[in-house]
Amino acid sequence: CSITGYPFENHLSSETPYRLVSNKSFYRIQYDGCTPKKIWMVIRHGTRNPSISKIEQINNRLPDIRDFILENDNLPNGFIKNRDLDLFQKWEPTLNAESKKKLTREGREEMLLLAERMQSKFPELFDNIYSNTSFKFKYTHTQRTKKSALYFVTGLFGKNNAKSVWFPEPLKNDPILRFYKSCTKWYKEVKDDPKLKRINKAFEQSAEMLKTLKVINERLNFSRVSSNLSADDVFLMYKTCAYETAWNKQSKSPWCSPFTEEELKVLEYAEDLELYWQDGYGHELTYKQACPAFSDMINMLISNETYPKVTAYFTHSGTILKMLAHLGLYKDSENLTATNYGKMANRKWRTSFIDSFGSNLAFISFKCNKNNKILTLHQEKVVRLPSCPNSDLCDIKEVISYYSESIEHCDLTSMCAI
Ligand SMILES: O=C(O)[C@@H](COP(=O)(O)O)OP(=O)(O)O
Repeated sequence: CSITGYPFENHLSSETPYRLVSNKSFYRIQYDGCTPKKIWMVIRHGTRNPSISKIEQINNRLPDIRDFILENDNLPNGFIKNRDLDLFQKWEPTLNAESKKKLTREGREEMLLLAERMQSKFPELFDNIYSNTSFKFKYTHTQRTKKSALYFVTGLFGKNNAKSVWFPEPLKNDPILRFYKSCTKWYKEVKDDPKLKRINKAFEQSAEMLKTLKVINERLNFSRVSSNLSADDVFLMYKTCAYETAWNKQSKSPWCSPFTEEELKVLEYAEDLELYWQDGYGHELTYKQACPAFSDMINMLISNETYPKVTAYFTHSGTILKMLAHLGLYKDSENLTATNYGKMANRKWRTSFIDSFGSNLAFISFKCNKNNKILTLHQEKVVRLPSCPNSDLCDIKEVISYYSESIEHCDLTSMCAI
């Protein structure tokens, strides 16, 4: 996939807005001799606000950096133009603690449009009249997934009819939507393991990161003062560039201007690396534990019941990435490490593409004569499962056989016991 526009839009990692990676086609998806029967989807909520700790860092640190930039006699230069200085001049932090992680205007639009396009792609599945037998919706215990679900159903049924859609009470640790939340072993051995932090720290010490810090400090003329911008400062500027790009389609964030594509690629790699080891291929348990979600999908698609025709779950980055790795998608031949940045330049594991806000994974069952097949879409684009590398539609039997270990041995209690 390719993203047009400013080069920085290609490298915003998991804060990339969905508009930059989605398949905007409204064309119906059809295969000769085949009829779509059911769809099962997981959807990451739309663009949100940052966490409370990020909001605090933005509010406490960025005004000082902005002021330093504005007081700097050496600017404008080849990177920071007058236009960027004007934007810095006008820039103020806009968020308070209360707005943490809330779905934004962009996030609402992402969900409305995703629903409209999915309905056009599969009109046989997404009726525009709601019925609780045809549709099963569920979201996690958060404002951003709840609102995402509400805007998605508004895109399907219209504002008034959306009010009558039924949603179950969200569960704190939903065993399907956020299976990892109860996996003690995963927390101990992966998410909270100090090794994860050490990998991130090691990349901070890499030649590429040190060079990035050096050039940003030189470019902004910070190197002339004792308090250089730290790695945390530069990451904060990068994240703010990402969020503000996601929130505002029209205007450029001043926080993007200090970076060229070269530095953005390095910062993007830092996040890809972290998420690879936290939510991806780094540890077998991380993706093995996605089996409840995978089985839920298979069971829905192979069930003899005609309804529900649509299952849509609104969830998080952690679920999408673990599901992708469970399926064997976007798998590189080598692990991402703190020392192989250069070698991994053409990696498949790029969170800017695979884990944007609004990321979604859909499985559609088709009846083709007497055969049952599955089509897989990621970001509304066809992806081929490793079970059928040569065709879009994969026989359900092939899928079941390829992923038999996941289907037959999905015991989270023993998998996650310490
Ligand atoms: O909730 C968050 O802070 C992150 C991580 O969630 P988990 O992976 O821990 O569920 O997900 P996001 O909401 O950005 O999709």
